[in-house]
This record gives sequence, structure tokens and C-alpha cells, in this order.
Amino acid sequence: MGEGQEPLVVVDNLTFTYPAIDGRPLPGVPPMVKDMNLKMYPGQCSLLLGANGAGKTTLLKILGGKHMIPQAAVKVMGEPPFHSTGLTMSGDLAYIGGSWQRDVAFAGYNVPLQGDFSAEKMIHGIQGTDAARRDEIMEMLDINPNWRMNQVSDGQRRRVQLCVGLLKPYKVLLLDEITVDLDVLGRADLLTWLQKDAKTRGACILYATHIFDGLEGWAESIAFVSRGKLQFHRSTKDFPEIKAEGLLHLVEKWLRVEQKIRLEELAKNPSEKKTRDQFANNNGWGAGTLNSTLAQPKGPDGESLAFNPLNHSSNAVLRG
Ligand SMILES: Nc1ncnc2c1ncn2[C@@H]1O[C@H](COP(=O)(O)OP(=O)(O)OP(=O)(O)O)[C@@H](O)[C@H]1O
Repeated sequence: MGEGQEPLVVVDNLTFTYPAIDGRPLPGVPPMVKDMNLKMYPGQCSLLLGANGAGKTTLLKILGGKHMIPQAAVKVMGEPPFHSTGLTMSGDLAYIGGSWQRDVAFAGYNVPLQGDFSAEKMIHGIQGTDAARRDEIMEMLDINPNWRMNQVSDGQRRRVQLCVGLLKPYKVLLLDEITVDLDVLGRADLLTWLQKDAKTRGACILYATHIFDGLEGWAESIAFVSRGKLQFHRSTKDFPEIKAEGLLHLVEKWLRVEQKIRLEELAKNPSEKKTRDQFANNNGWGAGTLNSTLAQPKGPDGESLAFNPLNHSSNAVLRG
């Protein structure tokens, strides 16, 4: 991968620990990301895979400059993404993820969006963009410029959000499960366009997803994370099973192995549960609230896993 080319992204021995709510690391809590190394090259489309809570969003946010880390640990186009704000301002580094929509015209949590404006107005409001690229993206996403933004469906809103996010010709694009609301055609057209866009302009894309339909021929490489570690980042050519069995089956096998290891580790080291409990209670939620509102998977001993990464992951499902 990338022989003779300068990498666009270099992750060099990255270790990262989430701070507690007082901003300081909690003593005894293991790092969320450990000794991670990764390179991404021009034209490369990669999948970032792993179980819920494995650390995909954390990694993407670090690469996207949303968490402060030592400058030498991550370089995007030769610059540290947190410290070099120009990377995101210029659009060279783009992150589109779950929390991304809140960055656009965000007036505050629980503040209803008041106003009636069109998709066209929203998209044309982004300054310094190329009209031909804008029209191409609008056509690819099948956006009706007359959609009223206060009346659109979730999928239509997602299309407009994606359009806004892709308008600037990024060099490094980080995607965190952005296709959940799209219909089959919308997703297929988007993936085809992204691949072509990255290849023609020498950009790279790292895409975290749990939806594998139609991805078999899309990615050049797969980065698989579990328990905060990058287990491998390998060319898809190394996995002939993808063609034979499909990506879903292959990933399911990896996830089953990881699940077994994780459960065995927890069974062997119950103190891990205790440390993690303490961590959960300092996670910005009221003590006890988090655990009481989340499903509690069982460990091998039949006991509830007080700490399962699923509970705290960004995709965790809240139960009433
Ligand atoms: N702000 C935070 N503070 C403390 N811990 C966090 C924070 N955000 C995430 N974590 C922890 O980091 C771990 C990895 O979470 P992350 O969101 O990166 O997982 P993920 O692989 O993206 O999962 P998913 O597939 O569910 O989106 C989880 O165990 C979670 O509890």
C-alpha cells in the first residue's frame, strides 16, 4: 500500500486516555487507545472496523483534531491535527460523524430550529466552494434544491448534511457511520462517488461502519481495532474470503474471536471491572445513571458485566 508515496496520515505510537470530568486522567484507568500505528496514502479508501466500544470513533476524533494529543503522535499532511487548526479550516481535513450535524447551524441543545429555508439556501450558503463540484454532489446525492429543511425526512437531511460536508475538496476524509439513514441507492451512489473522488484527487478516506453491504470492492484496506489496539491494517487482497463469503461473514468471525478474548480477560481479571466501574461513574454522567439506563450484557459467569465497552460506546442504546 502506498509504495513510493508520502503518507497523508501517520499515526505513530499513539496512546490516549480519556480524561475524567475534572479534565485529569483517572489513576489506574488503562488508556483507551494503546501504541497505535497507522498510515494512510493518497487514493486509499480504508474501512475502520471493530465492535461497539472498540475505539473507532475515538481514533477518528483524534485524527480529526478533536482531542488533544502529543504533536508527534499523529500527523495529517505533516501537521498535528489538534494544534494545526488550518487543516480543518481549509477543508483539507474533514470529519463527518454522528456529532457532526450539531456543528452545522447549531443553536444549542433543545433549541428548536426556527425558520423555513430550502436545501439550496443551506448548501449555497457555504462560501468558497466550486460550483461544478457542488452541482455534481447535489446530483449524486439526489438532493432536491427545493426541499424545505424544516420538513425533510431523516435520510433527506442526511443527504444535505453530507453534501455540505463534502463540498470542500478534502485531502483526508474521516467518516463515522454516516450512511445509516440513507436508502440503498443513496448509499451505493455515495460510496461509488467517494471512491472515485478519492482516487482522482489523491485523497484518502477512513470509514468506520457496521454496515457491510456493497463494501466488498470499495475498500483497499481494512483496519481492525479491538480493545483500543489496532489489531491489523491490511490490504483487502490479503482476504480472499471476502469474495468467497462476503465481508459480513469475515468480520463476524473476527468479532466472535474478539468477544471471546474480551470475556475471558474479564473473567480472569475481575479488578478490571472495578476500575472500569469507577471510570463509568466519572464519565460526565450522574453516578449510577449510566448503568441503570443501559442494557447489561452477561459475562461467562452469568454475572452482569458492569463494564462492557458496549455500554459506553457512542452507539450504545439507551433503555427507558
Ligand atoms: N467522552 C468520553 N469519555 C470517556 N470515555 C469515553 C468517551 N467517549 C468514549 N469513551 C469510551 O471509549 C471507548 C470507545 O468508544 P468509541 O466511541 O470510540 O467506540 P466505537 O468503536 O466508535 O464504538 P461504536 O461502534 O459503538 O460507535 C468506549 O468504551 C467508551 O466508553
